Amino acid sequence: MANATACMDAASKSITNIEKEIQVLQTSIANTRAGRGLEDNVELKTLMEENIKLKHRLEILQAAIAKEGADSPTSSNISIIGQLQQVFSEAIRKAFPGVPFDAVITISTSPKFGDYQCNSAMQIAQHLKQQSIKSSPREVAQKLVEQLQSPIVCVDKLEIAGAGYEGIVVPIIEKKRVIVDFSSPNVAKEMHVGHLRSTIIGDSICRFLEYLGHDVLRINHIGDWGTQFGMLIAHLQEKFPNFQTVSPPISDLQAFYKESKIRFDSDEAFKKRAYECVVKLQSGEPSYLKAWNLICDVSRKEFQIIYNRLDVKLIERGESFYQSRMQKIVQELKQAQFLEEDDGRLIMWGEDRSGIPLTVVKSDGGFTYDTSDMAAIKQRLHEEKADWLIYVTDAGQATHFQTIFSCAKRAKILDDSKHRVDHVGFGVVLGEDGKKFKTRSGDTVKLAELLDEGLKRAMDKLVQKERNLVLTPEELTAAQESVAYGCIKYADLSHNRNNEYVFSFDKMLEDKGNTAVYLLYAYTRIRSIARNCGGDFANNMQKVIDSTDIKLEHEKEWKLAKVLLRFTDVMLLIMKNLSLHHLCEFVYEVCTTFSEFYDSEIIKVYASRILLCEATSRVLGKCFDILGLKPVHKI
Ligand SMILES: NC(=[NH2+])NCCC[C@H](N)C(=O)O
Repeated sequence: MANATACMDAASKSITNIEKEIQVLQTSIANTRAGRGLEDNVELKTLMEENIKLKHRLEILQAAIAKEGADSPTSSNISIIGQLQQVFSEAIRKAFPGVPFDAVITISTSPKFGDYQCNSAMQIAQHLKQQSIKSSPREVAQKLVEQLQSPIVCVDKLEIAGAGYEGIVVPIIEKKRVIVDFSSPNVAKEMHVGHLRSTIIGDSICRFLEYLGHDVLRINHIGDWGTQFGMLIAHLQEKFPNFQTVSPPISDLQAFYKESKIRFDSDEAFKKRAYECVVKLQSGEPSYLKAWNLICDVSRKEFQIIYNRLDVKLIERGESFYQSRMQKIVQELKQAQFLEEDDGRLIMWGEDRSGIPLTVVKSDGGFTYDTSDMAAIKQRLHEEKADWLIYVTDAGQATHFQTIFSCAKRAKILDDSKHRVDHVGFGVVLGEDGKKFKTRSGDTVKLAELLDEGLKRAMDKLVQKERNLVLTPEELTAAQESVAYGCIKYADLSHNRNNEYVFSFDKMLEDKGNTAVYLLYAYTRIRSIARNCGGDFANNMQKVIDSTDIKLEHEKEWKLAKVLLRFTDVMLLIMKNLSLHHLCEFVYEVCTTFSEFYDSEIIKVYASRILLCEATSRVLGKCFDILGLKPVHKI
């Protein structure tokens, strides 16, 4: 790459050629458009209508891409976009000293425009026009290209194409203290597939941020402090009066919850006692705290089994942690006159008084989910001194968090110029019938059972592929877990998280297409290439790396190298939108491009090529880490 040159002569020749070609094409398009020779063709008509719609969608997409590119960071030396931005921005400064903005570089929308494009010519031309200097975008582009005469690292060829886009450039990120609030199930209620999504997405976001070197605090904001504890404790006292000395058999906590709810709804005296229990618990009476702890422990153990199986690490800091802080923040908000009375409740509006206000204090004086999130946001920004807060929950809670953010701004807890806050929402999980994910009998699916089924299906798949005949029992179990948990995580992460997604073991266990199974196989194959070459390749790769230059000769080698080099830009994109499906798309592209390279008729194998395999496997290895996939040695 380093000794590549900018072939300007070739560029202008090919521009002339392309222009000629365009003319020929335009004439034939004009003929076709006018319907000459194709009169009364119904199919053509439909296609033309379709085309108009597609064009419109393309415009929308291009605008979105231009926006993405516009925000791309500039100063990374591994980012191709970053490097090109620097070089092109330099050219802008030289060719147009008065122009106050940097270059905008994006990945090309079409291979015929090369690999990357600079979209600034139009914007510069417009700027010049405002200064009463007449210059067409093409002339601007020509001047820029003149500035770029000497060889540029990573540029093989420069060409001027049609109209470009506009945008502004934002500088690169620095190390941040980030708090990620994810998983966050509720005590005594079941941990459902929504919590599974939050767990998978949240864990992967943490892994991603940790990989980038951020200081990440993983918080499990468990629902452990609601009014439901009143009835749970009242029921516990009633059913197991000696719970303080003999531990009560409440392992089926959901059943226990249901029982207590029935009592609560049908028995006024019980209801009254339940309310008294909440008050006693919240004032910290020891025997009530003990009962509460017993109940929380049952859930805690259940949750932990799931986290261990999925290899997810979290710090438990539930709603109860904020009890004293809730009292404090309510006082502060009252004093600053942010709270308004409404039907006995105390409410708080966000900055523009639109939407729904928070209920900070209920009419009975109790606190709510809103109160705990106001206390939590303050604790996280002011005590933990976080720069960036991320909340991972279902999209249904988007309004809740927008209001929390807005109220926090109003109360000067959150400062947009210092802090970044994101609600990372996700769509609901559907069953294969397109309805809400349920068991055949219509119950909610228990997570432990879902993971068990994953294990069973993964084993069926491995046996179907006769891997049980090749692998040792230990290797087979390792492969089974890798496939089962990998496919559940990957199926979730590879979909745009904003959309609902259909949970289908059959689909996620397919070994073709963008699935964990395909990727795990591909990765194991790539890893074995160097090993099978023996010698230093198998035993001292570092030595090979230190003594070999990667030479890219074959077209497929170039293609693979260019895909690999996009890694940084993919990471920077995820930094902005926290959408991991971009990484999944990238990983899939790496694997398919690798297959093209590996299966093409490159017969000669030498060090440089093995290094390209090594680079591929290292990039993939990093991506798998981030996605929480655990590749195995043998599969
Ligand atoms: N800070 C927060 N509100 N975090 C999310 C909590 C999620 C909540 N426990 C639920 O199950 O929906």
